[in-house]
Amino acid sequence: MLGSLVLKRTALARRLLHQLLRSPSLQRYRSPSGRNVTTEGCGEPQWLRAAFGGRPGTSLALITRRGAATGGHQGRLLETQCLAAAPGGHLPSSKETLSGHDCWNELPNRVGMGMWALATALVVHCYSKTPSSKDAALLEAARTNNVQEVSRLLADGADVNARHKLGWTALMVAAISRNYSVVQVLLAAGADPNLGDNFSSVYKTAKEQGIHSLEVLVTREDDFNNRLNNRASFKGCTALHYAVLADDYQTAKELIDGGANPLLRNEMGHKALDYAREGEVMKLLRTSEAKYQEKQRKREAEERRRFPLEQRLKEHIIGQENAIATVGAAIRRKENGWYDEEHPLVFLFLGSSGIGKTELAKQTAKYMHKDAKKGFIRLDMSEFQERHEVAKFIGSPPGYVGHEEGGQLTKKLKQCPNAVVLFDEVDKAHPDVLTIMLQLFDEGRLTDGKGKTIDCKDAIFIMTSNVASDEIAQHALQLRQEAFEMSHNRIAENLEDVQINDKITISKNFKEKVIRPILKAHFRRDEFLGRINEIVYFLPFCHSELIQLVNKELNFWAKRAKQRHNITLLWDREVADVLVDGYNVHYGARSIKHEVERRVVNQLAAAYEQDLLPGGCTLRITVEDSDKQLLKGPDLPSSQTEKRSPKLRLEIIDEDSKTHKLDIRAPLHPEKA
Ligand SMILES: Nc1ncnc2c1ncn2[C@@H]1O[C@H](COP(=O)(O)OP(=O)(O)OP(=O)(O)O)[C@@H](O)[C@H]1O
Repeated sequence: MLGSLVLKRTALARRLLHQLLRSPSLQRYRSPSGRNVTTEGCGEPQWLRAAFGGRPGTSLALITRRGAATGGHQGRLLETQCLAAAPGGHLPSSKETLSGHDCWNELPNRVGMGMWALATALVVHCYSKTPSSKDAALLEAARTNNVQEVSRLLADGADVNARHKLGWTALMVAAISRNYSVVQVLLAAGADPNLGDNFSSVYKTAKEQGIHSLEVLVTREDDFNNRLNNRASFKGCTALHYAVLADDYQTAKELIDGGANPLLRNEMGHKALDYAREGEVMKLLRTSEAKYQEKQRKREAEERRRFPLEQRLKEHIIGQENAIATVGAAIRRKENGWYDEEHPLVFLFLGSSGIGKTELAKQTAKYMHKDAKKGFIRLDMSEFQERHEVAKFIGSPPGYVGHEEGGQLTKKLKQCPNAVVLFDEVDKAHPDVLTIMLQLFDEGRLTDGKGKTIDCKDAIFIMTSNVASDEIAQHALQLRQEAFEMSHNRIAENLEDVQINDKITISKNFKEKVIRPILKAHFRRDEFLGRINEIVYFLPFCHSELIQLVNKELNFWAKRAKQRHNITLLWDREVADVLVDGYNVHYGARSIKHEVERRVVNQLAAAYEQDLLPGGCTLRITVEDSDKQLLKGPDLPSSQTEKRSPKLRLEIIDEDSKTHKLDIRAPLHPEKA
């Protein structure tokens, strides 16, 4: 009777409980050196486990511990601890064993009749109350297998995917409680079977949410399930993980038929199958995993056909068409099984700074691994310039400092052996590090300091280097100049050829005669260069690409202005032409970012500080009228332009479309400085 009463917990009960948990006398009992009273079969005094204050000078908390039950074992009460203390925090250390009934009889004596009455009243109060909101009621109905109530609440507008404040959903509760009829109803109402639990372990969740761990423990056991190990982490577990933990074939099948992805892993990296016991649930998961993989493969192939990698990359990267095409083609070969399975893909990205090398590697990782952080590993090779730093790379051998920590590369590769790995500034690495990389590229595996081998034939390795960047930039500018002159001549005859200057390709001759010898002199080993599948060249930006970069940057600030200050930011076409002048071939796109910050964002900030920007206003960036004649033609090389750059100013556009120049006072006006 008491058990069933206690199950009906309410928000008020929780609040009372919370107060009790906060009582100063109780805080002292977190010490494990309290008096232990081991009990057997004393029923389920669930509310009592939470907390007790005692008679004056003595307090007592009763905590139950359950057996670990991650494999769907029947939960078993293992131990009940009574922790008692005398005033001043003295904790007696004697240990005694009471039977369940003795424990119940003994408790009122120990805690005082006042507290006993309060606790009993709390239970009765719990019984008379219902959950406070529809969503909470849905979670409770899912737990108690009340199919009718679940349907009623859903029809009444309860959110089928609502989460308990500690992180789980109704579908997860129903799954762990083996309530497959509720699972059916929830799925039919649109419950997402692939949501992961936000609850980690009792202690972590308590810390994250700033709640007492006892309250978390009680809530998890009462509102979710009391058979699970409260020390284990459940973050990312889906309803299917829980159905498998409960060893419930019917619920697992229901979830898989309802769209649950059996390949999803929780934060510990485990799939549902990893928790399955030998038997029909395991068989079900094995077959559904295979089917799901096949379906996923077909879906991804279809998606790739509809929205090719190159197109995705171009959404984020301006220009660098040859680089995008080279990487896109290599990845297409790999994805469609037209590649050498014994070796990983290895690229060397060459070109000057701020030109998109890292960005292309990042976007490739995003494409291959969606948004998974683990799918992109980045190592700055300038940190591995000394011989002894090899240990940092793959881990120190036994007996050496840092052996336990493992290596920066090996640790991350272990977590995701098919990651996209970026070795930034590879030319700075010590030759011994290069030797290890060669082994990695050659054999597709790596042995760490602990002697463990990591197989990474499916990884993609990208090295970047600024070696020969001046030669490449120089060559590209020369090609562009030639193309410009050619197209200029043709414009007179045929307007369709205007775009020709945007498309230049580094010649094979230049690669062989100029670049290869530089690389060879630098890396000093043919076999290292021989293992690179593709050397990818990144070229300086042409004028039209620079205009795109400027607009991208201005759009970024316009979005910020809207979000942060409700200001609409517009700009004239000539503004981009002016800002392009800030391009420095040695700093690439970074120089454009800085130019926009220096010439536009500084003015915006100064105007804002001088209170010249009313909320909700529209601003336009424009070129000073008197300076407009300084503007160059869009495709004219910078050598032929005037030295002084035209000034930019801000105008405010009022409601009747009239513009007023903003009078930003010096020295805060950057363009006046
Ligand atoms: N082609 C591009 N298109 C769009 N943005 C770019 C491009 N190139 C660089 N950027 C931007 O410039 C910044 C620097 O780019 P990135 O890190 O890719 O440079 P990098 O070529 O790797 O240079 P470094 O060798 O100095 O690291 C990033 O914010 C990136 O978004």
